[in-house]
Amino acid sequence: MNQSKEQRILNFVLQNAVRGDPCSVVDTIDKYCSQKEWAMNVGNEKGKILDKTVEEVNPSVALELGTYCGYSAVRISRLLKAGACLLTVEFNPEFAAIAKQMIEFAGVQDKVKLLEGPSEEIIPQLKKKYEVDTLDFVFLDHWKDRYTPDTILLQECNLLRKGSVLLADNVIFPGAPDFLNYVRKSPHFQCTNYPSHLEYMQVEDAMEKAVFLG
Ligand SMILES: O=c1[nH]cnc2c(O)cc(-c3ccc(F)cc3)cc12
Ligand SMILES: [Mg+2]
Repeated sequence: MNQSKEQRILNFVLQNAVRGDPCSVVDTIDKYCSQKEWAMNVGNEKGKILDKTVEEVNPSVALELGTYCGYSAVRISRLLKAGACLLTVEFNPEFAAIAKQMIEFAGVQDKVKLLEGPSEEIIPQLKKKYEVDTLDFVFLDHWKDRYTPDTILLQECNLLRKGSVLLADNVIFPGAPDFLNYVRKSPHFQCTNYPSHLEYMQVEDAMEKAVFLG
């Protein structure tokens, strides 16, 4: 049975990156996906915006919606302080299996908890089952049609506190117009747009930061 693209990406990392070195894993995925096969990792250009936001927030508890192959889970967790953790949610079991191996190879498994299932089921479990109080940082990079309902769900589950930072990928391409509308119109969010480009392409994209005001 021939391999999936995600398995080919993982194999390239296992063969070419340095075990235990998150930066080399991130760079190796970018090398493969820019030269061999496009894939929906946040990439290096938008990844630098992600890095700066994570460094600004310096989260103790971070949530990622949409793990895919683990590129941004590795990218985020490499910046976390001692004792901080990233919870990352992936709906697709094949992607989750790849990401688990990617996270372990990068050596960040002690900082990352990979949760497999739909975000709408996992978010309501975060407090009781995963012992989360509130989230300092949330990276939305799953399905554009879930950005708004999941943002509402995070509020309904009291998982955001004054100053919690949401960062959403792909608000221009593929686009999340209802999410932009929702957060920009809401009195509970202060928004900032970061123009960029679609990963590995010259297509315009952007990230949106939305700070929860309480
Ligand atoms: O579905 C996506 N989830 C998260 N991130 C994505 C992402 O960064 C890019 C794309 C994407 C971009 C162009 C295209 F022609 C087809 C899909 C999808 C997702
Ligand atoms: Mg994306």
